[in-house]
Amino acid sequence: MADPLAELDTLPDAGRIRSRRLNDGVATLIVDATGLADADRKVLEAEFHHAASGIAGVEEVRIALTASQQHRTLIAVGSGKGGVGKSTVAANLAVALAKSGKKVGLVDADVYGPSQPTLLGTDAKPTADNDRLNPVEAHGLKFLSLGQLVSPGHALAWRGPMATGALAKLVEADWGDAEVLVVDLPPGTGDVQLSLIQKSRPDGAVIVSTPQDLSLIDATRAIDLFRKMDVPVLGIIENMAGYICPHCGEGSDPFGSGGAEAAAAQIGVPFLGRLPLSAAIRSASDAGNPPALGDGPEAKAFTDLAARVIDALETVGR
Ligand SMILES: Nc1ncnc2c1ncn2[C@@H]1O[C@H](COP(=O)(O)OP(=O)(O)OP(=O)(O)O)[C@@H](O)[C@H]1O
Repeated sequence: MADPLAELDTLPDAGRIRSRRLNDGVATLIVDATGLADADRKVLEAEFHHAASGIAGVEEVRIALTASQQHRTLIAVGSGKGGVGKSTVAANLAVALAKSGKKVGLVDADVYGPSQPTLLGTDAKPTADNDRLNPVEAHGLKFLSLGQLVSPGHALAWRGPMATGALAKLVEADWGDAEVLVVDLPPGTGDVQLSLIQKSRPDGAVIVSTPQDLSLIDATRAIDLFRKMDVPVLGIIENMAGYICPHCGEGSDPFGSGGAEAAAAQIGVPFLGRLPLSAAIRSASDAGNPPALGDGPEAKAFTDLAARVIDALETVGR
């Protein structure tokens, strides 16, 4: 006898049916919802429910949605101290990874100064389903920031469990089909960083430093923290390395040069590259236009960094 549920094969999402059965008027469907965000899973379920209910002989519909576990690579971006350009690097690394074809999410976990809404130029607020946050979309990536959860300019004086709880909510949000999650950590090596690393187990860490000794000493502390927690350090990025005067074109090194590369060799971690101190990077970032989006030399610098980060992830086997 023909299977009455074969009618379902004409649905646009028929390829997701893993099994179907009709017994005593009860239609039971197993449907693969891999890669779908919560809202899309609901749409899929409703589509099958509606179609199956209309089939002669079906009195009740039971649908089980399954999803194969998707591995999401988590890259933590840290620094030993504030103001070295960690958030700028995290935002543009995420944009460059998205430009290279990856599906990317960005978590702004910087409790002390969540700046990603400014860097990405949007003050959109995330929605939530059953207390699970839905990331906001900007410049080809999804992102969530602690800055979206408090009113603008409100200093976050969160400490300990409160900060950790809020950060967990961001990491455990509905990231849908994102393959890579870039996490912009707070600067330093305190308890918030420690518990976030413990909870989210990054696949690798990128450390941002400026070239001068003081910044590098702090960067070394951040590297020690990741190593102690068994998180592979993918490498150091030297930011604000070298300045080309936009008027006369002469190069200078206000913070020194080559310090991070030498330190990386000494500590035994890869050197991922350097970004110049550039008025173009600062002004585009302040205006909410990530410089990695363009096609100038700044964008190229971020594209190269993203490629080296991917290579480093492969080297550490993640
Ligand atoms: N390569 C660069 N050239 C010019 N300006 C830069 C560069 N990198 C960052 N900046 C600027 O430096 C300032 C600090 O950058 P950013 O907020 O990314 O630092 P941070 O390390 O994340 O600081 P914190 O963790 O304290 O928030 C910003 O105004 C940013 O635009």
